[in-house]
Amino acid sequence: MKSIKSKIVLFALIATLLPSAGLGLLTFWQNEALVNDGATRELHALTNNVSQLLETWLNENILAVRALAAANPVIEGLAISGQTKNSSDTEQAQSVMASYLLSVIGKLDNIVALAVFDLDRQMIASSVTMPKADAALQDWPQTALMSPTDANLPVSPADWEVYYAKSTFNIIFPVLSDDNTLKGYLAAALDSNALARQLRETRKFSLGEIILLDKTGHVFLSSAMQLDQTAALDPEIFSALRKPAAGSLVYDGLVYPLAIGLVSAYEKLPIFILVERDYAGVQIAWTKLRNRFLTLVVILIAMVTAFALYMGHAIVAPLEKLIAAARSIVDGKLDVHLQVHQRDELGQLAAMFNQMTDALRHKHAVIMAVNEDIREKNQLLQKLSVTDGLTGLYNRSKLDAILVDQLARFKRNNRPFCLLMIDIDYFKHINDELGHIMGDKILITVSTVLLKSIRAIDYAARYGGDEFMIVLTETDIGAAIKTAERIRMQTSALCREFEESPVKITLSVGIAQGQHSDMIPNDLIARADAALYEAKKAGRDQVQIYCDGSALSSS
Ligand SMILES: Nc1nc2c(ncn2[C@@H]2O[C@H](COP(=O)(O)OP(=O)(O)OP(=O)(O)O)[C@@H](O)[C@H]2O)c(=O)[nH]1
Repeated sequence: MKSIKSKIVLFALIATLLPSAGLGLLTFWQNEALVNDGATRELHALTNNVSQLLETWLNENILAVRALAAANPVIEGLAISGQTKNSSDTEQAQSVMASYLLSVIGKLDNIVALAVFDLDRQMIASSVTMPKADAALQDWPQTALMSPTDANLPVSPADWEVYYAKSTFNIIFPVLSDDNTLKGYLAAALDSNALARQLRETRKFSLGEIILLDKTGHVFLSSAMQLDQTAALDPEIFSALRKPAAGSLVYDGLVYPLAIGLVSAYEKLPIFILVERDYAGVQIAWTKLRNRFLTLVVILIAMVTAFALYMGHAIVAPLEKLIAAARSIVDGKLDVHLQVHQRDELGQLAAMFNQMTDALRHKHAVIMAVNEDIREKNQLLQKLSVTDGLTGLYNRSKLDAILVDQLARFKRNNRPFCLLMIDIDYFKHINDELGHIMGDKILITVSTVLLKSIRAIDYAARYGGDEFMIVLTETDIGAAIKTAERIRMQTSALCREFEESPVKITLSVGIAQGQHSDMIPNDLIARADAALYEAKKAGRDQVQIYCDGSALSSS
């Protein structure tokens, strides 16, 4: 059986858990989305910053290279190389250009190599002995060479330059004479490490790593030192991140095991800016919030459980007392009283229970008194039903029952018993002489003599009028005669007690012994009566016994 207390606790837990869990889930989902949105916004801002940084850096270098392309040593060197076929002049001019290039390259931190190309796209001067810029020159768009603009930067795609052991950008500018005639080209290989340093500086003030990828998804530059050019983004992830509406995605990152990142294409070059953050870090805020919420829920559940237990106890404890009190009443113990401490319904119930118990106790006392009265009256009735009203001896019907019982016992165990039939001599005369009241007194006195003369196992009864019967159990005829004689003698002595009205009281007694042939009490009574008759006939004041069909004198 589930107790009320456990039901209250269960209800309280459900009532707490359901809304908490529902609100918690809702909040988690919302917060997860908010946290992801916030991270995405930050990543967007970072890509914008990187994009601007990239553009600024490129513009600075483009300006520097453009200035070199307009420098006189370059223009004149190309003019001489183009006009004269004299090899010594050409060599001298190229040597001057090379010296010039060497002199300026020392002042330009971001430039690894400078080279001058003629109109046939043959390199004629270089700051290094084996420049690589010529390779890129072949693929360079003609429009870029002719009219470099902001929208069409004269920059080659970023590339890892084995020769310089660096990743480089190649910038190529047309060299024009004063009259705007194309004389050749000036190429510069930009050291992207300088850009990488700036990326790392930017990284210090942001939460995400900055990675520049080429169009195949390979790492070109990165703010993370541990990433080298062998690293590449998974093609599927790269493809997904490049989709226009992709926004941020969570994926197996290049820098972090699980990263949230987004890709932004740099419009003016075939490179992609990838920014990624540690997703675990992004989730810390969300995890903190979740843990705080769970702690709150646990505290709430503990408090609600404690309160529910208290409530349950407050309800169940009085009920248990009521049950115990009711059980006492069921067991018949009515002296119970409940202490009423509460003013609520349970307090009212306890007070009414006390009232009910008081009423029950009172009624029980009344019933017990009535029962006692009835019991006493029953006892009296029972006594009256078996006794004679005047003498207090057993009456005739009780005598019948006694004789039936004695006959049965005699037939069972063969132990003798005797019946004495006693009659007061000339009682009519006594009545007439002394009056009925005195006659009654004599009847009572004789009864007292009879009772005093017999044992506790014997019975004395008034048979009617002045006739009495005595049943002597476990007694043979001889002992019965002795008892009868003793009774007769004691009664004879009573005349002294009536000195005011002296009267001689004598008794005639007939005795019969129980026999196996006796079927009913009257069989035995008849024999005692016959013996009594003989005692009367023989002169009264004597004892006669019935023996073998005739009465005999006891003497
Ligand atoms: N005082 C009184 N007398 C009673 C009572 N019952 C019967 N009697 C009287 O007892 C008398 C019995 O008389 P009997 O037994 O017939 O005759 P007796 O005078 O005793 O003569 P014997 O028996 O032959 O000696 C009657 O007069 C009855 O009225 C009683 O309860 N009280």
